[in-house]
Amino acid sequence: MTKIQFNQVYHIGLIRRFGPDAQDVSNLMFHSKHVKPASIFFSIKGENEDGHRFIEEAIENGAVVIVADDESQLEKLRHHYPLCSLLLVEDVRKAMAYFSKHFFNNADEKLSTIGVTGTNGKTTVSFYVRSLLNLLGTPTGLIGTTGVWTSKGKMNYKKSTPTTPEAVDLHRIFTELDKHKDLAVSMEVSSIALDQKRVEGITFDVTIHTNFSEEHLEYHHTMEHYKKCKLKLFEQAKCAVINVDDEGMGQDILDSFNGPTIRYSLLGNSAADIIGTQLEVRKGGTKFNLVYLGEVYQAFAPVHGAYNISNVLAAIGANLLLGYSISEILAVLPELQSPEGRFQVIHFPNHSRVILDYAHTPVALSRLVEEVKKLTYHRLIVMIAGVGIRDFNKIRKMAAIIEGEADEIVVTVDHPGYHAPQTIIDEMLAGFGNPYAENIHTAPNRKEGVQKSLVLGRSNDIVLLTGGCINNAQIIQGKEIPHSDTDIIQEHYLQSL
Ligand SMILES: CC(=O)N[C@H]1[C@@H](OP(=O)(O)OP(=O)(O)OC[C@H]2O[C@@H](n3ccc(=O)[nH]c3=O)[C@H](O)[C@@H]2O)O[C@H](CO)[C@@H](O)[C@@H]1O[C@H](C)C(=O)N[C@@H](C)C(=O)N[C@H](CCC(=O)O)C(=O)O
Ligand SMILES: Nc1ncnc2c1ncn2[C@@H]1O[C@H](COP(=O)(O)OP(=O)(O)OP(=O)(O)O)[C@@H](O)[C@H]1O
Repeated sequence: MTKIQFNQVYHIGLIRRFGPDAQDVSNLMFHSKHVKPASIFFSIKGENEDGHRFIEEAIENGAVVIVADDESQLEKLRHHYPLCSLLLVEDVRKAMAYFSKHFFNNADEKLSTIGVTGTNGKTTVSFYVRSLLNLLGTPTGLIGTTGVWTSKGKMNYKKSTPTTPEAVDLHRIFTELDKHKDLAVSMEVSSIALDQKRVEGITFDVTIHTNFSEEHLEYHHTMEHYKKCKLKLFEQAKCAVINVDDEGMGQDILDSFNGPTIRYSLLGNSAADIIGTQLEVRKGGTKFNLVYLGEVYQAFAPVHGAYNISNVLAAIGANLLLGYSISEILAVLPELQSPEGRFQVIHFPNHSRVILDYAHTPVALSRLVEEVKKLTYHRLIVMIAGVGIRDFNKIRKMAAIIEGEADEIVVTVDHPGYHAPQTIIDEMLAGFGNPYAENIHTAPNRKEGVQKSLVLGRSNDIVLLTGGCINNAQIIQGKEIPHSDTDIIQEHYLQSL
């Protein structure tokens, strides 16, 4: 239990208070049904509900502090609940972020914080940063789409959102990392999290930009809003690592950011501080030359695909800004760890391979296929999945990108949400010039899509399975149904013996 004196919690935007000026608090909650005795309840106006409707339920469940932005609701409640502190604030989400920081004793400031944003590559870059820092002797955790990790391994933690958790969870995780004696955290910061002020109040030691292209229009509606949200990260950063090859957002950051920067490029951009050149595919990874401060260094990273070398440069940039030298970094680079499902290659005894890759935007799919085609194989089988819970706008584009690029194409569905799977498949088929081509197959769900793709594969073929799972599940009718591509692959392999 922590005594909270409200006038000592800064930046919460307090306009008016009814009831006691301090309370003993055990928990911070934003869902009325999860409220326990001595909680603070934040009443958020969401897309479907207004948290103010649940204030009484929260109080009945034990909330002693209500944080809200609707004065009339608090006026109605003040006489019924005189022992409860009712706080009227300018912005509930902002107040929630600052209350979380205060309640968890500014745990974010005990860690070096590295925030990664961009349309593609957040998971990969944040993993690379964590891996390099751990190899260099700074125990580092991670928060992102693949879960919460300490420097030692994955934590059993159910996050409140797919990628960047709500402020309450975020600061709780920082405390956990501090308890594990981690000294840094590498985290993905999504545009939605920035818009919803989940990271408000955190000053990132290093921020990293990967790239910017179309995504999340179901939420942002316009590209301008999407970009504006992403740019907010650089307003709360000490240093920035910027991809100067990215036409989407690179220049916007350069124009607005005043702190120290490291600029990286794969295209030999003369404005870059680190340049990757002469990439050569080698067994188990990529050899390349790294140009830094006019010197050329030979480098090897155990990753595939030019865009992953761009991601490696981003992670190197962050480690340089955190004080490591280029020679220290290049010495450990061959041991770099990659996240699962990002150009993850599984080899089979008949020399066929399955590649799992989370590509779920048109840009990611196009770059991925370009890189896979640099490998040696007999036939290429590609599975693409239309995502039901994101904007439909990109589904046809994914089909147009893959047409003519593979020997067999399997069209399936990821996370149908509340849509009928066939609607998503029809949407995808509409993106092909010839949807009736003999090499285009359909499967009503991801499980059958994976099975069909594997059956189509023969010796020396590559089966490329794109898209994938959030929290190891498929989201169907609002429920998370467990799903694992690797289990299906394992089963297929055992049956083929
Ligand atoms: C689309 C979106 O913005 N969703 C977020 C939003 O939910 P919502 O607007 O649907 O909430 P709502 O159902 O209208 O309810 C409003 C409020 O009433 C409360 N409530 C509701 C019912 C009740 O009985 N009692 C109660 O107190 C809810 O807890 C909520 O605080 O507000 C919630 C509370 O803050 C968030 O947890 C929720 O994130 C959900 C879990 C989510 O899936 N978000 C996704 C879109 C997301 O954030 N994704 C990004 C990017 C992922 C990527 O990398 O691509 C991420 O960072 O994860
Ligand atoms: N720098 C990059 N440029 C273009 N595509 C990339 C880049 N990095 C990764 N990708 C592609 O995007 C896919 C998703 O990568 P990753 O999971 O790292 O991105 P993300 O930004 O975390 O996405 P999400 O937040 O939706 O999980 C990869 O599997 C790969 O196909």
